[in-house]
Amino acid sequence: MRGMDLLRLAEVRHGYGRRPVLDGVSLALGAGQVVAVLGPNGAGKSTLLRIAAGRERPDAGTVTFRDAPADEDGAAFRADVACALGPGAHYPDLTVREHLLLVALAHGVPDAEERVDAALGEHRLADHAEQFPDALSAGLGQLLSLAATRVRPAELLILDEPEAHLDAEARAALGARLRALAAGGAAVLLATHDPALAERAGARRLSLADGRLRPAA
Ligand SMILES: Nc1ncnc2c1ncn2[C@@H]1O[C@H](COP(=O)(O)OP(=O)(O)OP(=O)(O)O)[C@@H](O)[C@H]1O
Repeated sequence: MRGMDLLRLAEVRHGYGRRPVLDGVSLALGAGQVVAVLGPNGAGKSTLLRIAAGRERPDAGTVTFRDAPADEDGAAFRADVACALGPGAHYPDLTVREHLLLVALAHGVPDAEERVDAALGEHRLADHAEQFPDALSAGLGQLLSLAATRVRPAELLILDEPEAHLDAEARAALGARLRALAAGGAAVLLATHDPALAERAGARRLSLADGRLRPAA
């Protein structure tokens, strides 16, 4: 239902140099929905997600969140939209737990300690809570980025290849978490190379190829 859409992309076009990457992409995502964008390497999935997250402005077309232009610098947008778009930046002298607390406190979460403990447990990070992020394996680092989206309120999550570096068990848990988040009313937009993750998350699957989004086969 159009009135319920949180995120809307309309006729988005974008390219680098003279090469078009997105060539008229439209997408509507409402509360409680998961959309998974699949497609080959270089298809433009990350570009699409950066634009949806207000990190990059499209050459043409519009991107709105709650009918206002998507802009990562906007306080309201940042308060409602949580992104994990690749390796996060870390403070070398803050532990995993301290990073998550920082995110929760910055977003004004009242029960920050409890929320961080829950996220550590959910993401199998409890045994790594006192480690420094630079010492984490690639998979654990990815789990930290995902946990950071869970210690704060978010009506919309935008996740780029959230399955990267995760083992089978962690991928299965991720799929179930995304499904549960949507059941709780959040909207999720992810790019993935893992159709099984999309399925577990209960996602509507779209394929990006030749700059266009189509229902995935
Ligand atoms: N900042 C940039 N400058 C120049 N070209 C870019 C830039 N970002 C992306 N591209 C190009 O845009 C195209 C789409 O890249 P993008 O990273 O969006 O693809 P993708 O579908 O996410 O790929 P992958 O599955 O490999 O992660 C590629 O040809 C890439 O080289």
